[in-house]
Amino acid sequence: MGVAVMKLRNPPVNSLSLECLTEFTISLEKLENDKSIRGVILTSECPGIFSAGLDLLEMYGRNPAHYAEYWKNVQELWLRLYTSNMILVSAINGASPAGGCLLALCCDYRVMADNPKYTIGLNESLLGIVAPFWFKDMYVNTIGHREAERALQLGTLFSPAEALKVGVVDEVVPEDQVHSKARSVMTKWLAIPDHSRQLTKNMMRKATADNLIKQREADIQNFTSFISKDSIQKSLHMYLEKLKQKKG
Ligand SMILES: CCCCC/C=C/C(=O)SCCNC(=O)CCNC(=O)[C@H](O)C(C)(C)COP(=O)(O)OP(=O)(O)OC[C@H]1O[C@@H](n2cnc3c(N)ncnc32)[C@H](O)[C@@H]1OP(=O)(O)O
Repeated sequence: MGVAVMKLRNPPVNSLSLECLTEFTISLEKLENDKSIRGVILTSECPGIFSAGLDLLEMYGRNPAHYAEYWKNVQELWLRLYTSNMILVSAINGASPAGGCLLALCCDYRVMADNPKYTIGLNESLLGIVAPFWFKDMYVNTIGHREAERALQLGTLFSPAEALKVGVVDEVVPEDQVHSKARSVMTKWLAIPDHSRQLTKNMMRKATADNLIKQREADIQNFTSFISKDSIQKSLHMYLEKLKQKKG
C-alpha cells in the first residue's frame, strides 16, 4: 500500500548522533522521492526506548564548529520531517524525551504504548538548557499555549495517559497493539486524496517551518554560543553524571 516502516536503531538509547541524524535525513529524502511511497510509520527497534533525543555527547566537550555542524543537521532533519508530503504516523514504543518527542511531534498522528514507564515531553529545562523556538512553536501548535508554557518551564515528561489527556499523543493502546494501530491509522489517512491532504498540511505547517527557514543561520549561531557557555557545559556535565549514577 505504499507505506514504509522506519525503525530507529542506534543502541543503546537511539540518541540522535550526528551520524544517526544524517542517515535519517538521507533515508527520509529517498522515501520522499519515491513516488510509490505515500506514508511512513516511524518507530524504534530499541526495546523500551523510542529515542533519548539529541545526543548529549554531540553537545558536550566539543568545539564550536562541531556544535554548528550538529545543529545544522538537527534543523535539516526537523525541516524534512515537519514539512514532509508523506503521511507520518509514529508508533511510540518507548521513552521519548526532548528530541525524541520532537520526532513524534513532527508526525501527523501519534500512537503511544500504554506503559507508565514510558514518558514523553520536551524536558530540556531539566537539563539546564532551553528548547529552541521552533521546538516551542511545534509544541504550542500541538497542545496549545498554556499547556506548552507549563510543560516547557517544568520540563514535564508525561506518562502515556497524561500525554493523551494534554494532546501530546493522539492515542494510547496496549503495548502489543502499537504497530497494528499505527497501520490501521495509516489506512484511514491513505483514503484521503494526496493532493488535498498535502496542501492542507502545508497550509497548517508552512508558517512554523518558514519561521526557522528565515533565520537558520542566526539559530545555528545562537545554539553554538549558548551550548559553548561554561555554565551550560557544566549543566550538561552534571546531567550526564546523573545518568551514570542512576546505573550504580
Ligand atoms: C539550546 C539547546 C537546545 C538543545 C535541545 C535538546 C534536545 C535534546 O534532545 S537533549 C537530550 C535529552 N534527553 C534526555 O534527557 C534523555 C536522557 N536519557 C534518559 O533519560 C535515559 O537514558 C532513557 C530514559 C532514555 C533510557 O534509560 P535507560 O534504559 O535506563 O538507559 P541509561 O539511562 O542507562 O542510558 C544508557 C546509556 O545511554 C546514555 N544516554 C542516555 N541518553 C542519552 C542522550 N540523549 N545522549 C547521549 N547519551 C545518552 C547514558 O548516559 C548511558 O551511557 P553509559 O553510562 O555510557 O552507558
